[in-house]
Amino acid sequence: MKKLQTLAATVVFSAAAEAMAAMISIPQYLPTKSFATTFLGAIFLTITVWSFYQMFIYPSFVSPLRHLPHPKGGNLFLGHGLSLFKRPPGNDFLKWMNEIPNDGVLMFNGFGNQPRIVLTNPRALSEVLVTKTYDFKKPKPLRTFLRRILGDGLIIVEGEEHKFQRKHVMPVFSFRHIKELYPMIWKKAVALTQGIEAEMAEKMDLSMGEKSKHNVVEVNHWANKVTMDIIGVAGLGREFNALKNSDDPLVHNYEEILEPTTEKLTFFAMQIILPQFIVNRLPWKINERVRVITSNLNRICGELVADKRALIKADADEHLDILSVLIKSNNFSDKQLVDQLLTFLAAGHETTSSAFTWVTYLLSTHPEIQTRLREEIRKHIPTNPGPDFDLATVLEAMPLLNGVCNETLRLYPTVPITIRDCYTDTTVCDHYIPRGTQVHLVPWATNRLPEFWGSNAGDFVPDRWIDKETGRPNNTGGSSSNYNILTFLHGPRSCIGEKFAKAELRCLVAAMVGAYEMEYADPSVEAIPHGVITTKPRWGMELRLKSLQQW
Ligand code: HEM
Repeated sequence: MKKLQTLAATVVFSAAAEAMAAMISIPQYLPTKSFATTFLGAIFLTITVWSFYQMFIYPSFVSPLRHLPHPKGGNLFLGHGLSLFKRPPGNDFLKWMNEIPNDGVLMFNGFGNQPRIVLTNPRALSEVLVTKTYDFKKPKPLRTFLRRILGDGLIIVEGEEHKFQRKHVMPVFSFRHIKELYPMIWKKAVALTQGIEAEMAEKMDLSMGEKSKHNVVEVNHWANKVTMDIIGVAGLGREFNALKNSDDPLVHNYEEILEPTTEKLTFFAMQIILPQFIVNRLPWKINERVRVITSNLNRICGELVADKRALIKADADEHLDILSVLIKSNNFSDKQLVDQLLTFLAAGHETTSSAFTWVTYLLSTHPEIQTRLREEIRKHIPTNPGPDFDLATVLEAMPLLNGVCNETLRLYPTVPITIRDCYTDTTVCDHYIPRGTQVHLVPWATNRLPEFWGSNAGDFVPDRWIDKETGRPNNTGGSSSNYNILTFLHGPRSCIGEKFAKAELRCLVAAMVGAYEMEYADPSVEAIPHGVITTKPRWGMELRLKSLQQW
């Protein structure tokens, strides 16, 4: 907004000066003697010249980024800006990274031909994500918009505030704490299989003879429910019962705001591209709906914080969930606690739900791997593991289970593209990068680059995550650098919930594959990743399931 005001003021002053100069020095050539008309003409001329300079002169002849390797072509006015919105997201970037020789930094023209950069190798990524992380921030329009939904939690804040929050939230995601959560997550994973079984039984009753489709289940919808239930207990110590179709208002509000309808996706994209004071004033029903939902979420989370404080005071709480740990640390005000809660509820369920959905897709389309995984699961985990069974240790050591989860996270990163704005003049891989440059990190492309992952980079090969000599899981997938996979990013702004998400994924996949044989229901429907910031399959994930005997 401030940038826009400064620009408008500059245009007005320049136009006034031009109009005055023209009226004094060349009055005979002006079509009018009126200052107002001359001034309006000067405004039009200034905007035209300025736009022409920005779109055609600056990118090609002035920008210090113009010498960087870049893709050819692009739209005359939009550059390669539309590449950001193509599906699957990140495919154009993959093509450029693959085909254009570079030493870590590529340039492309975004909307209005504005020069942007893409980071392509571990050195560039480590500079931006680790060494100079606080010089690069999430773009302001994105933060302003997300703040409405997430508050000033860990995802939104920058600089010192971020360092403070990260330090005090970190203990909640320690290895020890995650290990304690495994039995609860497993219980929810089993409840997921029971919920699906109940849906199939109900459809069988209703279909009365026409039984061919009773066992086709849309899995993404179930995945959202189970991950919401898990984050409910882990985040708040609260049973949402989403798997049992609860009427919890928090669940309903999140379901509504996160459901990616075309209207909502357009609205979200416009929030990021256009100035928000314009989008927020449009007579569009969705504006009001978003206002109502975000105010509901804030109110409900405020009540949850107050309830939890009362429970802790009365010593009637087990104090294991994220909110309890944060309250007890005494580092956060009530407003900050509400913001953290909004952040964890939103960041902590759709992401994992999408990853789990892609695992089911890849296993359905690779039946031989599904069968091998089932054998591994049945060999290592009893049908009903008792309280003494060390789920965390067993699940984390299962080679194929970990291979399948890691390989899915590589091929289908939930956040396929993320963006930073450069807040100071700096360098990346010794290239000068001026302040204001937009930097693209593209997990979708990095994770699939043949240079890092070999000629089968685009294939589903869980075995690359298994050490050939020891047969144990490895953490690199055979790739030479950690930075060759960007699903959770790296450094101080990496995903704080990575270990938690992986624990969830292991439990959900083990329970699901143990209970069902899965087949992709309609191969004529292409499974396309879809969404604005996080992605899930565009048409959901319909699978044909066959219930298996308990083992
Ligand atoms: C498969 C599951 C998940 C994936 C792929 C994922 C991915 C990511 C990515 C890429 C970022 C960085 C975004 C950016 O800065 O542009 C991020 C940040 C974050 N994630 Fe996750 N996430 C997952 C699950 C979770 C879970 C389960 C939680 C919490 C329970 C969580 C909480 C967060 C938070 C709080 C941040 C902000 C961290 C910071 O800036 O310090 N995520 N996640």
